[in-house]
Amino acid sequence: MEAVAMAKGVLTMAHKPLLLNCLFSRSSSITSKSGVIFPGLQHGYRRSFVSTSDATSARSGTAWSKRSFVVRASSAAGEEKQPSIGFLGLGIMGTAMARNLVKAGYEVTVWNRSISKCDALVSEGAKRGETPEQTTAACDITFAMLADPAGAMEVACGPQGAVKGLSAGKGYVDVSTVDDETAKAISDAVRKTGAEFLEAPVSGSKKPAVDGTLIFLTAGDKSLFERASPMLDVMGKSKFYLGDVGNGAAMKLVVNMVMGSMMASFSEGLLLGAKAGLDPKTVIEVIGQGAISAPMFAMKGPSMVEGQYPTAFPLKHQQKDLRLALELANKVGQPSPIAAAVNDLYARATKNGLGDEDFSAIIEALKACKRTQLSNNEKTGITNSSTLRFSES
Ligand SMILES: NC(=O)C1=CN([C@@H]2O[C@H](COP(=O)(O)OP(=O)(O)OC[C@H]3O[C@@H](n4cnc5c(N)ncnc54)[C@H](OP(=O)(O)O)[C@@H]3O)[C@@H](O)[C@H]2O)C=CC1
Ligand SMILES: O=CCCC(=O)O
Repeated sequence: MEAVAMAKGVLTMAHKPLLLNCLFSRSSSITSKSGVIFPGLQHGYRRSFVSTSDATSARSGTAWSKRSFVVRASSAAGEEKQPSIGFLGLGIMGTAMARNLVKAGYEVTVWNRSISKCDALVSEGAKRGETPEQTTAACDITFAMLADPAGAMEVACGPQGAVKGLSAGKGYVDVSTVDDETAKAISDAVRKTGAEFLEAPVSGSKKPAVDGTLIFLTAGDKSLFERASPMLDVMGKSKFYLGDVGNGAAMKLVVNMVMGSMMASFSEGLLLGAKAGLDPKTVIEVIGQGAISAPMFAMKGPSMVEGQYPTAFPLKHQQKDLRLALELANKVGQPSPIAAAVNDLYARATKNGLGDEDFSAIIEALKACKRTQLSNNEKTGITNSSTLRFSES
């Protein structure tokens, strides 16, 4: 599997003069360990420095602390033609990602099933697409950020779907979290039109989406990866190219399987600590200083202690990702009893109305649980996903 990671440059006011010099004279000067940050530059593109003070202050609070770049393709006649961008799906993630593209100066056409979600971006300069088909027909490269495999399929391949507006020369980049089979089905449909396909699910949640610091896990047509790289760099801090379609989905599901288990385990620890008479804030601090510290615990822990779950990553999506990860585990023959037990818990939480809360609300599902049934292995103290059962108290 080919894996290429490229890190986004972080530019500061102090670096500005040097930066301008580097940008316009030496294309090799901004590189990561594994390659040039702007691979398009090697293929007849030139970069322009676009002032994005609004975007920058939204991202970092300082106008000069970070900059975005728009890469413009040069036509044979020497005229600049900036690729037009479509964006399908304006939920928590899609809205923030499309907004960063608008702020970076791209011409962006947005579409969402619930039309009103387009209004804010249209007022900020985006065009509104009538349908996914009309959006892809009007744009060079279209991104899609849909809830789940069913949504991604419907938007890509349904009546008036994105595929109908595609043709040779265009690109379709699906950044939704789906399974490898869905990614491959969409890829096949897209490629039949002559267009190129890239799957590019993201690691990172609402804040990284707003800040433009997502991590893209891409696979598919390498030339589309290169063409889309300037846009990925606006929306993210790094990007991995992982080879064949399906590898991006698999990587994303591995990440989210681990994440779902970590959050459930953290919740259990907070509750155990509280029952044992410990101050949960001190538990968070102790965890934060040791080997199991995680930004997620530091970020979500304090609000979890307050019983607040402002939605960044909906719990129902975390459960979807655990389900898809388990399907992948079954397919490749990898026993995953921890993820299976945790999936049961998230499924129960979703069923009991926590689906639209942040996934950290899983602690509420644990509060409502009691172990009612122990396994035949109880005497040995060994339990696994098929023998642990939860029920409402
Ligand atoms: N939130 C997060 O932290 C992260 C989420 N993800 C993944 O990104 C994707 C989007 O997440 P997020 O933005 O949080 O989700 P939201 O629930 O906020 O948004 C989901 C989007 O999908 C659309 N949609 C759902 N079903 C359909 C359908 N059948 N046809 C057309 N549109 C549909 C919704 O349209 P409508 O508005 O009409 O309902 C909405 O635009 C998911 O796959 C998620 O797992 C990845 C990383 C982080
Ligand atoms: O998929 C949702 C969140 C993933 C992450 O924070 O890496």
